[in-house]
Amino acid sequence: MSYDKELTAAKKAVSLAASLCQKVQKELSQSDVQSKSDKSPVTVADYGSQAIVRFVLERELSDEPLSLVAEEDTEKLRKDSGEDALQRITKLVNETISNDGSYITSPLSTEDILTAIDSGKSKGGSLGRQWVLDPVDGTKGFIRGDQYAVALALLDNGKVVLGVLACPNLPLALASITGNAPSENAVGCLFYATVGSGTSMQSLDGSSPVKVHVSDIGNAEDASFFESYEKAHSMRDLTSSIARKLGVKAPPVRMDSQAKYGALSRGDGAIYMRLHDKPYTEKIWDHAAGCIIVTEAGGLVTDAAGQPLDFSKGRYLDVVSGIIATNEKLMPSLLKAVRESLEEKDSSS
Ligand SMILES: Nc1ncnc2c1ncn2[C@@H]1O[C@H](COP(=O)(O)OS(=O)(=O)O)[C@@H](OP(=O)(O)O)[C@H]1O
Ligand SMILES: [Mg+2]
Ligand SMILES: [Mg+2]
Ligand SMILES: [Mg+2]
Repeated sequence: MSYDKELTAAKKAVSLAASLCQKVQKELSQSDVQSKSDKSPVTVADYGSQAIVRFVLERELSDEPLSLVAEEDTEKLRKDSGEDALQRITKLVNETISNDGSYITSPLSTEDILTAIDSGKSKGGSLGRQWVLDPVDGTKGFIRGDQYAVALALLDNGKVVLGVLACPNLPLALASITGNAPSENAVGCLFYATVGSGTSMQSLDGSSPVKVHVSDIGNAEDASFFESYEKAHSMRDLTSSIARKLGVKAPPVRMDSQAKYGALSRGDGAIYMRLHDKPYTEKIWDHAAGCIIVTEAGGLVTDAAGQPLDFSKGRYLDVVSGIIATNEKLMPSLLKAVRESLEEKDSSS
């Protein structure tokens, strides 16, 4: 099964969404940020990105039914207090489409934008094709001016078959990735993978892609590990105890969003740990794209008990104690260290 057409559509959708996000991040004002009912932040970029991804997928894949599982909904935007934000989102989406120039369309109305955002309500599951979108992953990082990602994946009968991840603030770093070597400060990466075809990375402004691979380090002493920037999203006492057991010498690299999966896929570090304290239900859009980008680059992504992630259960992931990712050589010792540290924690509480 080839997913060429879907990949072209997904790369286009995510690239346009990323350019909308970059524009917003540059000139972010307080009125661009709202708080959701779970107290987590959402910005006009999260909404605009979701609307534009839907718009591009519909245009590019007009002969396919589109089922979309996406993070944002329009509850806040439909209230009187959301009117200014809705106007701003509509303007941003129309400007982004018209600056790109690929699509001839009369300007989208506020109602078109609400409909596009609300199209992300699919329940997911194991039947047929489901697109999975995190329009801005790492919204807190986005607001802080740090790392964030636009993450889009495709499920086919419950399995992730395609993933595209834009990381607008991630350094291109691998100086060899473009024919014309980017300057050391150049940022903006687009990672993508389809099942069985490996993972590629190119610059967001359109260099030729290169294949990327996870680190082949087999000795954890030489490895470094990624974890969330936000303290509340992973248990740091546990990750540091695991790192100690493994003999990892380097300090943790803390980064927002699925940019961690992108960085892992090209071997910037060798391990990613995300371990939960309180019960926390992971969402499929926080991991689907990142997961295939790492596995197609030769890595493994599992829950803390070593089970592969199951994206076929609906909008949520049923994971035990958290998520870990690394290469094949390090996985057995990582799993052992995770198990021992979890047991020690349980026996001391
Ligand atoms: N308590 C808790 N535990 C674990 N994860 C949580 C928690 N709360 C939120 N989230 C989700 O984390 C997403 C951000 O990803 P990261 O943790 O990798 O980045 S960050 O360091 O927090 O910025 C973030 O995604 P976005 O909402 O898209 O930003 C959330 O879905
Ligand atoms: Mg997210
Ligand atoms: Mg998000
Ligand atoms: Mg969010």
